[in-house]
Amino acid sequence: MKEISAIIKPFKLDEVREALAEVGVMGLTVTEVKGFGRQKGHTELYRGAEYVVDFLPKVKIELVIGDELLNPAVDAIIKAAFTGKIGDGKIFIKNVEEVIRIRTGETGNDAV
Ligand SMILES: Nc1ncnc2c1ncn2[C@@H]1O[C@H](COP(=O)(O)OP(=O)(O)OP(=O)(O)O)[C@@H](O)[C@H]1O
Repeated sequence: MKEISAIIKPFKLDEVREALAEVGVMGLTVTEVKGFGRQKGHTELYRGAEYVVDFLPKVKIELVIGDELLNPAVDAIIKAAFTGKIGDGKIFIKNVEEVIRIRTGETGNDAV
């Protein structure tokens, strides 16, 4: 199993969630975060305003999936979150050792 952690522009959240649901992702976690990338010190547009601040509002999406869903999920995120402007975000991928559904005790791929 893999964990995808994607930092995206907040206004892209609905589009990304829909794209992930379409490829079969059954659950995810969303957190409002702040961060910076290479554009630090440069301006970035957020809700029509130009920011020269160090930290910009972003949304972090975390999802754990079976290996077979990794490529479709990554492709869906890239397609839905892309604007072509700086600050579109980044995707991090990690291996996950175990998943347990608390209600049923199911583990592994059955639990994601
Ligand atoms: N190496 C990193 N580690 C952790 N978080 C990061 C890293 N790089 C970027 N982020 C997070 O992702 C957000 C978006 O990154 P961003 O798209 O600005 O990256 P970038 O490398 O500057 O790419 P671009 O040139 O497209 O702007 C940042 O605000 C930050 O929250």
